[in-house]
Amino acid sequence: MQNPGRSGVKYLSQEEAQAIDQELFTEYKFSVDQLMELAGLSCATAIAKAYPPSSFTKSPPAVLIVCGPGNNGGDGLVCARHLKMFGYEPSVHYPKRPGKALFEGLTTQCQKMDIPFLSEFPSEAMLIDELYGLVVDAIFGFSFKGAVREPFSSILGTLEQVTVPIASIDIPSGWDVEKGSPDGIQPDMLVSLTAPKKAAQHFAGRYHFLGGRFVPMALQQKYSLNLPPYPETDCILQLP
Ligand SMILES: NC(=O)C1=CN([C@@H]2O[C@H](COP(=O)(O)OP(=O)(O)OC[C@H]3O[C@@H](n4cnc5c(N)ncnc54)[C@H](O)[C@@H]3O)[C@@H](O)[C@H]2O)[C@@H](O)CC1
Ligand SMILES: [K+]
Repeated sequence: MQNPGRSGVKYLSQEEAQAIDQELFTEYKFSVDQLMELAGLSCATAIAKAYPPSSFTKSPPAVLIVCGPGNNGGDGLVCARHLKMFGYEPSVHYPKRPGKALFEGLTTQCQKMDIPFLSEFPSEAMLIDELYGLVVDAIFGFSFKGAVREPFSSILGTLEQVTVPIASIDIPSGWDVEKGSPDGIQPDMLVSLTAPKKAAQHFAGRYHFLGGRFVPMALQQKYSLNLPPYPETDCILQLP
């Protein structure tokens, strides 16, 4: 069933998001690292558009990226690497690391680019506000379910209090993927990958981007995604 958002684009249920994801891998034969690279690059590009280094009050433009245990966290690692290439100074907190070659590789790439990994998460929101001009939330994506478990519940509790902008990858972490969360973090930016999820209808921040320009037309049509056309060769587009 079609559920058009403000721009006519379809907002996906959790089940639809997971089905499209599976189809990309099983039917269309993409590999996870291919799509993760494009997803993470889209996020870094959207960030560079909305928060160019010149808009930061401090130089170098320091960004804190918090990565979760699944593929959303992997997008965060890719995003960190591209942000560094774009002239930002990213630091990563990655407390729960899956023991898989993909994530180990992405971690090593960041480390070899002198991106620091913080072993402790700053306990005070004030400290984050002092040290960073932006936080990237790459904790949970469309597979999140239930009550947030530690250490991420404490981390999200702190992020609820920061005053610097938060840019969320795919879903604001801690939000129900379909219903959102009025008491949760309130990001200033959301980068929806593939297509927005239903929770995005509750997003009240300034910047909503669509990224992940990799969905073949036949798959877009099968799920009636109704995606607006990306401009020229851009990998992102801003939604109203
Ligand atoms: N299909 C797509 O379009 C693509 C999706 N990608 C990314 O992949 C994400 C989905 O990745 P995954 O399916 O790996 O899942 P997520 O990254 O959404 O999270 C799953 C992880 O979170 C944990 N978790 C779930 N609920 C929790 C809770 N209540 N408390 C604590 N931990 C919890 C799970 O144990 C699992 O380790 C998307 O949101 C997107 O960011 C991209 O990497 C590539 C392309
Ligand atoms: K997220």
